[in-house]
Amino acid sequence: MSAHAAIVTTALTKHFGAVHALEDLNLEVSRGEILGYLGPNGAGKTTTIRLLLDFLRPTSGTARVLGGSGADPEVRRRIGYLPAELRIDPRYTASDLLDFYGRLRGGHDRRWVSELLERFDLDPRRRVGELSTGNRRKVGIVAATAHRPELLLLDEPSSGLDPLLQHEFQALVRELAADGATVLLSSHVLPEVELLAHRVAILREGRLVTIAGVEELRRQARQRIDLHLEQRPRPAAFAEITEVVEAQVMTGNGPTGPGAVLRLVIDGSAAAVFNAAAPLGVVRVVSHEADLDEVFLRYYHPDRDIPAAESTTSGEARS
Ligand SMILES: Nc1ncnc2c1ncn2[C@@H]1O[C@H](COP(=O)(O)OP(=O)(O)OP(=O)(O)O)[C@@H](O)[C@H]1O
Repeated sequence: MSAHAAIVTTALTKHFGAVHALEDLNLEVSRGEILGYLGPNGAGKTTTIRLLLDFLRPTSGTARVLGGSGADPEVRRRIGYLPAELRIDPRYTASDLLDFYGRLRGGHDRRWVSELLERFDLDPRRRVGELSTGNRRKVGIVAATAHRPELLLLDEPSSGLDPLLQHEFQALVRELAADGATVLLSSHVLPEVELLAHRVAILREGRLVTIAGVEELRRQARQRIDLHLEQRPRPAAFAEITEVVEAQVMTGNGPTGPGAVLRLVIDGSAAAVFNAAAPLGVVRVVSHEADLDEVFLRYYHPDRDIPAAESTTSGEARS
């Protein structure tokens, strides 16, 4: 076990009667790391966070946070937690809430709190019960980060935020992590996870199905390429190549005159494709952005055929 880990779980398991919410989770998150925590509804993400905070007791296994237990008030005050649903007495104002947490945490840095309120355009005098969903979420974000926590546990943090504030939230997470905070980011907003996370863990039915760096996952993404060829290819010849998932010849001319555009989806190495294409005269290769969402979703639903994302090809490939 690394002395520098902010989260360490060992065979962490939680059953609710017959429901196996979390099964044998072994997870280690380093200090300063942002871990994207993904999975379909009911996969066990919230259960994990609640176990880390000792809001739930494990059926078996252990969870350690910041070198101690989430049950220890000294450890707890170094953690920031944003629950998926903020349950606050509607008569409270954001200011009341921040005062309350400030007292629990041994004081807040007032300048930092004012900066947060300004960045999230939040009026601290309004009662929580009068706020819109997005504004309540903002109160939750400010409350979770007002003490510059060493560990941030975020459960679907940006749901309900408008794009500008999502951007502000992302900048805040990056800043805190750059200052050494560890972040567990449970989210259904895949592009946000892609943007922020160093590594991504994916849960399915309570089990960890993969944990990998974002770059490593990107390499697992299928490649989508258009080959602009001097001679018209026979798609069947390409479809026979093991790594080719889809092969389609676009009718009409290539960009350089008569010829064709061969559109391919490749899973794995592109070497065999280039060998087969070489005799046809490759005049141009257009490669499309790797679609990481598709990789995530394949882990979510391994048995389901995930439809290819809309192609990013410009009109040039079409006739
Ligand atoms: N207090 C509870 N009592 C009984 N079952 C529970 C309880 N809390 C969670 N569960 C069950 O445990 C499983 C995991 O739930 P959890 O809330 O951790 O999933 P999640 O990954 O956070 O889902 P979502 O993305 O929908 O928020 C689900 O089947 C859920 O119904």
